[in-house]
Amino acid sequence: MQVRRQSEFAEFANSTKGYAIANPNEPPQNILEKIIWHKQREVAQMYANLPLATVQAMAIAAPATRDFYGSLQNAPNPPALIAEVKKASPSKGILREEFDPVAIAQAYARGGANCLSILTDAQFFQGSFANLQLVRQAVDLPLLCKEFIIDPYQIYWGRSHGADAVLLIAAILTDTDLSEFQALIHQLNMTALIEVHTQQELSRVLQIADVRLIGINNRNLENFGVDLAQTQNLMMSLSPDIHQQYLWVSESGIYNRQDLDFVQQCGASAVLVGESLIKQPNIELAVQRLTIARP
Ligand SMILES: O=P(O)(O)OC[C@@H](O)[C@@H](O)c1c[nH]c2ccccc12
Repeated sequence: MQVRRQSEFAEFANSTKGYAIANPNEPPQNILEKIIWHKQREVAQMYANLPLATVQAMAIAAPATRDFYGSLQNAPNPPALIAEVKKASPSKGILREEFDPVAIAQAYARGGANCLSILTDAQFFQGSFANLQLVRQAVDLPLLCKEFIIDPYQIYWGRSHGADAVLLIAAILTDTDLSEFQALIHQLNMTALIEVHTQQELSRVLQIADVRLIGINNRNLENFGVDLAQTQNLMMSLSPDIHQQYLWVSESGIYNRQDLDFVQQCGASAVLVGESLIKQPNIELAVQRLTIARP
């Protein structure tokens, strides 16, 4: 795949489809547009801080990846749990005052999470790549870099900080970018989790070659409302044949065992949970309560 040169970045910034801003001179409208508006500037700054070639070399020299996809697929008690290290969100503000990413990740691991998701966006989620790196050193579970990826630079950056998987959000990427970014993620021996939140995005993603892991976000990205019927509606539209060609993750708004059972019955093999776990005083216990098989 071809890596974008820095000089091409401005052009790319304008070409991002979906909810990215068509006219960069117009102020962003909804929250996703705001995030992308900031992200475009952040990525331009990243190119200026450290050349892409350096980051590529760092990514290639990073310790070997852990098998994110395999950990989900082979989880002993499905649905597999991806537990999210998430300090804040644009809709809810600070989720947990006392926030030690390593202690939280360790509690998730002790409780029985199969993989972890580490928010790296600083501006809206108060995450960081430093958190990703710290957690990588402290726990053995495979890690998802939870970022608004709009440029290959971020994928190399994530790998060099210990990512084993990278999120790609269909709403903010063209089909070509989805396909090229996924190819780069695979080339770096990582898992790509492709996130959709509408029927239209799902149809697009099903046309892309080599996709293995699809996340259905129950959160509406324009207004951040959550509805598990999202998973139900999108999964009901699938033929059994298509369903079994992919591994399905239900993301967001999962609060208890009933929610977990519901999305599993809809056909999800894994869940991505942040808020409901992170808000609990005893995170290890919260994971056990959420995942423990019912009698
Ligand atoms: O905290 P929740 O409702 O359990 O959701 C976790 C996760 O699904 C959510 O943080 C998320 C899903 N897709 C995203 C994309 C970017 C940032 C965050 C997200």
